[in-house]
Amino acid sequence: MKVRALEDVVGSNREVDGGNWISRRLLVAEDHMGYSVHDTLIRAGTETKMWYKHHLESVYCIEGEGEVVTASDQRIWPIRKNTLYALDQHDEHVLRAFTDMRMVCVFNPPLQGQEKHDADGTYPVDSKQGNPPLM
Ligand SMILES: CC(=O)NCC[C@H](N)C(=O)O
Repeated sequence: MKVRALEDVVGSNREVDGGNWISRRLLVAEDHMGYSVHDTLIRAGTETKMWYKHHLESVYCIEGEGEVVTASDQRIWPIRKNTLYALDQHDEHVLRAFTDMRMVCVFNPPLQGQEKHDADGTYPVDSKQGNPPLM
């Protein structure tokens, strides 16, 4: 069994600052769980474009308030404490944070641990694991 505390990750190479967010990666690919788990802080007033073409992500908001706009239909999804959103279609989206937000993020396949977004808001595919199927 593994036990990880947030303090184990803060200040290590598993704490990644993406500018609008800071992601503390509690479980990553080398933990061999089949997914990664992150405790992610989103900075108030930011707007972040993301498009996880190679990953499925679920995001559970445990603090704060904001909204997600899905690019395909321009639908606005209010997100606040105790709300989860699942990007089950690899949905291109924008996250607007009205306050500081704290999210628990799960990625399949797992991140290696140091990834930052490219210009599309995408993380690279992990060549060792391949892509999850498009549903
Ligand atoms: C909510 C969200 O997707 N934020 C961007 C960072 C990402 N979730 C991560 O933890 O790497």
